[in-house]
Amino acid sequence: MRIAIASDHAAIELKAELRDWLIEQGHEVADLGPDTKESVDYPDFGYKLAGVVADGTAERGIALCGSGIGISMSVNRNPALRCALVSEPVSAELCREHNDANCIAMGARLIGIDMAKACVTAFLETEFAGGRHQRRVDKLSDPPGEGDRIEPLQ
Ligand SMILES: O=C(CO)[C@H](O)[C@H](O)[C@H](O)COP(=O)(O)O
Repeated sequence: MRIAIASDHAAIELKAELRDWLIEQGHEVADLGPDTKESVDYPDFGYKLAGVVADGTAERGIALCGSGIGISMSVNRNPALRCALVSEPVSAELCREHNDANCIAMGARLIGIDMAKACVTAFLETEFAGGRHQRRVDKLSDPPGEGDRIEPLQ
């Protein structure tokens, strides 16, 4: 699979380990940086990652920062991206099965390498279930416009 991976300075070691492990498994991996521990801003790398998934250069994205929070927020600013912040493999499986996630985010300061690998495996190997979930995913691509009135749920 063509996979793009990006991080901020807080996650370059986890990024390198996951990148090398994915390449060993035969995946085509684009490492979008950064390459050093010099402090950087996660939105710059989140937007870059989202761009290559949105344009089809990569089929899936892996986004990493200290907590996974900031970079997942950045990735999800791109309307083509459905990025799930995960810390265990059940969520990584569900984000594919129910949400057709095309990106996962993880926090390098919160997750160990074995758990991160288990999350990536679940993310890459689980198919989207479709059916009722397709309707909901379609709604994510068609949010209410400015000025649209949202009726409160009863
Ligand atoms: O976005 C985050 C927190 O929500 C990430 O954990 C960042 O990696 C973190 O904010 C970076 O913090 P630092 O003190 O500049 O290393």
